[in-house]
Amino acid sequence: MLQQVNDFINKHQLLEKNTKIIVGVSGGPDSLALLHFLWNHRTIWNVHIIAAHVDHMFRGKQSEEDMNFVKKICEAHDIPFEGVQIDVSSHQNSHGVSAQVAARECRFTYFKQMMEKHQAQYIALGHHGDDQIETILMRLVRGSTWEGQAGIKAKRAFSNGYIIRPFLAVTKEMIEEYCFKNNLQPRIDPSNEKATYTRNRYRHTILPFLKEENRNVHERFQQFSEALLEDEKYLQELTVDKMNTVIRRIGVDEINLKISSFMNMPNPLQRRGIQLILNYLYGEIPSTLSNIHIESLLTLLSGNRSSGTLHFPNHLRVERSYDDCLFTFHEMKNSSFCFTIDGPGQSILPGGGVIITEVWEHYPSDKTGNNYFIIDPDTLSFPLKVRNREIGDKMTLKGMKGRKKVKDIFIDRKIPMKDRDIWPIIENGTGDIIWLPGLKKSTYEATDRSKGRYILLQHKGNQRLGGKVE
Ligand SMILES: Nc1ncnc2c1ncn2[C@@H]1O[C@H](COP(=O)(O)OP(=O)(O)OP(=O)(O)O)[C@@H](O)[C@H]1O
Repeated sequence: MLQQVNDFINKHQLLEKNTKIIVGVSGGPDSLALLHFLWNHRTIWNVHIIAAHVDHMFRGKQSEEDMNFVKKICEAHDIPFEGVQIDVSSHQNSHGVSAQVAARECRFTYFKQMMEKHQAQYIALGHHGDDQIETILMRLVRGSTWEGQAGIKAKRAFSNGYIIRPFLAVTKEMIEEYCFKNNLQPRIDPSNEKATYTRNRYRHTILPFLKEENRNVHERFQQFSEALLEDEKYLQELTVDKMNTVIRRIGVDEINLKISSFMNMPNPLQRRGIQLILNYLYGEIPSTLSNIHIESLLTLLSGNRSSGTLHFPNHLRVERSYDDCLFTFHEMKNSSFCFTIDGPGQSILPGGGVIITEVWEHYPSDKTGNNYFIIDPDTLSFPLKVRNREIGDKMTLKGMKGRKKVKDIFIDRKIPMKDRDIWPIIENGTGDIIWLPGLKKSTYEATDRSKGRYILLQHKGNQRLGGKVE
């Protein structure tokens, strides 16, 4: 294993001599082995190693013990240690993301802080070849960008340096053997054992099959990933050249696109071109940006309508006017909005969320919670109005007597001011508020479950697919 990792580090120029590396150590086998490996090579490469651990506070005492475990190992070997406890659950609640995404976001913020604090060039993570296989397969199945389908990158820019993953060259089995040989006794995260997460389903069903076909299948996937990234890099270069002829940058937060010239570009470059604009404007693409946004944008650009506006996450607006398409973060003079839902389909919301409208032939009994609203078409019909708040808005809440002020609901749920102005409010034809997506339902939701037809509204706000992301 040592040879494979060394070769991989050299081939990808993962490390430079005389640098500092923060190692993300969870206390599990992969990162503990990585810490051990890098620590033992520190004099050869002349690098400084600092171990960093994040206690996500998911498992109370147990996760605190993980932190103490890593700390003790570091103390025993004189390895500089940094640790932090972060209340990930409250980050999850305030950002409306899955627990895993919240944990990752908190972890990466901390890694960034540590890199800045120590002026480190690298953060090393313990992802390995099996993680790579799972990631690529999951992204193929779920759908992802071309670059996303290349899986986990061995080296990518991050903060003031790079994220590096030297263990992509080896398998989990090799790491376990390494731990055993070096008498490392990692802590095992019980959630890794549950086959409930998508990744674990791949791990337990598909991986054994692939490994039986080819025990070095991880090398094939790694090669595939590298080839794809190489092709992608070339296509990206072509895209940049072409895009420079069809866009005009107006400051750092606005870009204008000449639609007819853009539509003359080959399809593979068009998609990448859109991605390029979004990367440029966002810096980091928000997790709430989905394929639906990209598809809607392509429809706006290729359609016959000479004007139209789309609202993307984090207040990015896309406005078509004849042959020009403006991407801008500048505030609209009047930030109010109002549009209708006339039937099944998807409506993009200001702020980047989506309302999906579907017709069901039976009562969708598993669609519970405030992100769903079920309509009995006999009592409530299209069009529905989607608008932002107005002074004095009130609604009759499901299961409660009297009417409640929308303003008080926002306050109770600690919705930030900036979000209140763009929070969607769904109204029926007679001007009653029927639903505050993600927050509250009114008494207008269908109660009779015996009908043969229902309309289901689904709100996808700041949500994102779960599963391990690197
Ligand atoms: N709580 C944490 N603190 C510091 N680094 C972490 C933490 N969790 C994960 N990492 C880093 O991210 C890598 C990937 O995380 P993930 O949870 O996917 O790991 P894993 O496959 O369970 O690995 P490990 O065996 O190291 O726990 C880890 O190998 C480690 O380098």
